[in-house]
Amino acid sequence: MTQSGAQGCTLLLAGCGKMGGAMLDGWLKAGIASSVAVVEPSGLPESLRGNPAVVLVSGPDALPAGFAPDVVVLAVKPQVMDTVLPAYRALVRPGTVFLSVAAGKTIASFESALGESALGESALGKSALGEGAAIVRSMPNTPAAIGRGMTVAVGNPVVTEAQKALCDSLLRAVGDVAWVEDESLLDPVTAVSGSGPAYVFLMVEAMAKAGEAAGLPAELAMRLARATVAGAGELLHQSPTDAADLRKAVTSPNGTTQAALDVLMAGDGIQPLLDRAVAAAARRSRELAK
Ligand SMILES: NC(=O)C1=CN([C@@H]2O[C@H](COP(=O)(O)OP(=O)(O)OC[C@H]3O[C@@H](n4cnc5c(N)ncnc54)[C@H](OP(=O)(O)O)[C@@H]3O)[C@@H](O)[C@H]2O)C=CC1
Ligand SMILES: O=C(O)[C@@H]1CCC=N1
Repeated sequence: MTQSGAQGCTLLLAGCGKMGGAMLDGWLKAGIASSVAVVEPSGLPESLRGNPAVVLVSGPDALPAGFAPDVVVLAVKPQVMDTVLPAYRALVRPGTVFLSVAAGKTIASFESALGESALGESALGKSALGEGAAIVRSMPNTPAAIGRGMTVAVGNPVVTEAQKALCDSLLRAVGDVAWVEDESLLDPVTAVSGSGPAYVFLMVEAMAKAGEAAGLPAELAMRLARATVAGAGELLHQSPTDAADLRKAVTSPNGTTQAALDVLMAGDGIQPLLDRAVAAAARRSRELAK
């Protein structure tokens, strides 16, 4: 690995499904990793076959000779993580950081499965002595596939500044990144940005159905709903104006938007529904820890 960020780093990806595959797509597009080994029972996705930077391996014990990953990305389902991890213990060494994207799985559970650190204080010292695994728990989202992800991350004390910078460069290559100190925030983070794209896609489905009910042909209704959410998202992305003001800019006094918002915002509006949805997702994230 070069000293500046992730350019040229070696990666081992465990689980190349929807999230692992999306991030790897993003990393390859960004040219961020020079060499990637993938453990994926279903094989490499079509898009990665024949890519000279990517090799499919049957497990962490079958890496190409001399392949020592800078980063092991753990992107299997939370439900199988505990059975998958023991095979990765052999990769715990000072030069390797484990980057989990799994919902709910706590740093403590990774420390326990990969080998707990004996010392409690100096992160740099522990890593240098090779005691304990360097672990970053993160929660990305699938827009990472197009470089527009949002990831929140937290590291354990074994993670060195260089490893944090490496993970930051990887995550930043596929979108925005926020680091937090308090790991418990990862549950509500998962509920807002990890799962959030699904809420927006549901909104598109519902808008399209409502358009159909109002008389539009199905194909046109979906095209309008999709383009509207994508365009509004891009406007949010590019404009410094906050969401409430962007909404007000669409809303002419006594116009059509006002008529619709009077329905959507009647009483407490959609807020209680979203409160309940986000709380349910955060609760599920905490359950997945067990
Ligand atoms: N999807 C999303 O939007 C997000 C997901 N995540 C997290 O990402 C992780 C993966 O989720 P997602 O991508 O949706 O799920 P997927 O099922 O799409 O991906 C998981 C992949 O892991 C594979 N797998 C199973 N066992 C192993 C193993 N022993 N070694 C290596 N790979 C294995 C699965 O293969 P097979 O199907 O053959 O079993 C599957 O392809 C989860 O922990 C989830 O919480 C985080 C943020 C967002
Ligand atoms: O639904 C899930 O559990 C995963 C985590 C966040 C998004 N997808």
